[in-house]
Amino acid sequence: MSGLVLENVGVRLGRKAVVEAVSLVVPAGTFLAIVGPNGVGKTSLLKAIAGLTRSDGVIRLGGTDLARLPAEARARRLAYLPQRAEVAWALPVRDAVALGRLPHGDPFGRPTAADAQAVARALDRLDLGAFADRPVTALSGGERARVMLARVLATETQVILADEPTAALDPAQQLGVLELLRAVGVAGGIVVAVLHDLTLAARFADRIVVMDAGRIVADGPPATVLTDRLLADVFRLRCAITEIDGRRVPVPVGRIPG
Ligand SMILES: Nc1ncnc2c1ncn2[C@@H]1O[C@H](COP(=O)(O)OP(=O)(O)OP(=O)(O)O)[C@@H](O)[C@H]1O
Repeated sequence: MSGLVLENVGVRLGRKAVVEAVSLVVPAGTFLAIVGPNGVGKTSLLKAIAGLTRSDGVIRLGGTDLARLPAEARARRLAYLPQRAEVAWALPVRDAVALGRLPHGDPFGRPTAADAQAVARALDRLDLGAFADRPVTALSGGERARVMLARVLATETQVILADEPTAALDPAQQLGVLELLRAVGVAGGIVVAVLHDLTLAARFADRIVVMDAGRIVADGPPATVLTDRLLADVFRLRCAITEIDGRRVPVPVGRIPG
């Protein structure tokens, strides 16, 4: 199958099992949001899929066991956007985005026409054209976050793994980035994004996986997964339900002690 398949994936950090027995089938054309309280293993799971942390179990993409792929081949298939991604030196924005093309690199490091096109497309999709020649270090936190996402898009992988891609963004930019990630799914890609904003997750994702204590406790379309009961039990939240674009969307209104 052309999708992403996880079978019994587990991650141990030190002595602690932070991800346990996670199995998932994510077909091509899916925007999947992983949600859950702090510290339940969301980042660890994403890093396991990206091959950045040692894990048990099997992870396949398009039938290929990712553990058997060399790092560059894997990087051409999956792009990972870490939490608080940064470029620490004063690279111009265009060059920072072009770093996303490294996995496609010609051995002599010469950018190809395809590289230039991919970079231009990514700059355009994140509305960064006006910043292209500015050093990344001279941008605001939210602007830099968009550059990091543009770098991931420029790689043009089938899979995008994004850890809190909207955390640093103003509300309008958050909507822009989520529309973009949804578009990646609609175009046949796979997006797996860790999101803390349940309202946005319910509004944009095709499917929501809820994690608690290292395990998946719910998985399905947002309206079926984010029930009052689950929001109370897992998130200790009371939510109002509103409807946006025909979707049932929770809005947190209070904490449930305990
Ligand atoms: N290097 C480490 N060694 C041991 N335990 C760790 C290490 N890094 C993280 N942990 C623990 O692993 C668990 C899972 O962490 P992880 O970052 O995957 O959670 P998360 O769900 O992404 O959290 P958040 O929502 O706060 O980003 C947490 O309990 C954390 O304290």
